[in-house]
Amino acid sequence: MKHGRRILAVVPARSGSKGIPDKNMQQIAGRSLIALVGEVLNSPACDWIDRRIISTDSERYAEEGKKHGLDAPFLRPPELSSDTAGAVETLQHAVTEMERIDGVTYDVILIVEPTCPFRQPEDVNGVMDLLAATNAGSAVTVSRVDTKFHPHKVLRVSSDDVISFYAEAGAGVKQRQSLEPLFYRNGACYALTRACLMDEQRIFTTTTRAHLVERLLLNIDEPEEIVLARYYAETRHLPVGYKKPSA
Ligand SMILES: CC(=O)N[C@H]1[C@H]([C@H](O)[C@H](O)CO)O[C@](O)(C(=O)O)C[C@@H]1O
Repeated sequence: MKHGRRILAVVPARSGSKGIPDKNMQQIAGRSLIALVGEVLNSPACDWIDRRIISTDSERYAEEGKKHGLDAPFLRPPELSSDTAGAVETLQHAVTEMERIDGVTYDVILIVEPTCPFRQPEDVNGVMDLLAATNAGSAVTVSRVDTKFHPHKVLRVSSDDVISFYAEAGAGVKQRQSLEPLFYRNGACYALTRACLMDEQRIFTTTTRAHLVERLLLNIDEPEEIVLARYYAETRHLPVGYKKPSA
């Protein structure tokens, strides 16, 4: 419990990822992405989470989750494990199953995807505290958009290679320093009230708050990002997962 609310953390980890085969089992700093998220959710700073589960269609992923403190009370059905399955449906399924199994109602659902290996317990706490303090429908961790990818710098390329600005305002940009700061969701953590997920059936609402993370985080989609994550872990000694301090 935190802020008087009962909390369910869901780690969505379907198998069958196309971009990176077996993505969620890829190793960074000697542990799988599933292990890393399990470590963070079981860290002392996150001991307020009432239930930590992995939602997967794979027995092997379920076993890996269990080894790292994530329960796997059900396997996700195939229709919720395809490329086209949406996050909302998958999470609603997890909540329905867990409330049936546990016989309780969860007030807040945390979405903690394995694809963010540099996530730390403070990110999960930050998003949960913000949700409670603002009474928002949801709160989401974000990072700053690199100005190279700012919408006013982004181009369209037509089939005959002609360039146009994606946004009309792009034609007027003089220096990147003058661009409006923008943000993207970095995948470290989402916190949703039950009403937001189950009644409004969405992750973003008009009250959604942003918890800004200024540290370097990666959100792994492409094979190169696995290589990059290993490189950052080794050369920049970024904290990866959570390791108990040795006595
Ligand atoms: C909760 C949620 O919306 N998850 C979605 C994530 C996040 O948007 C991304 O990891 C940044 O957090 O992106 C996907 O993996 C994707 O685009 O393939 C789909 C997935 O449903």
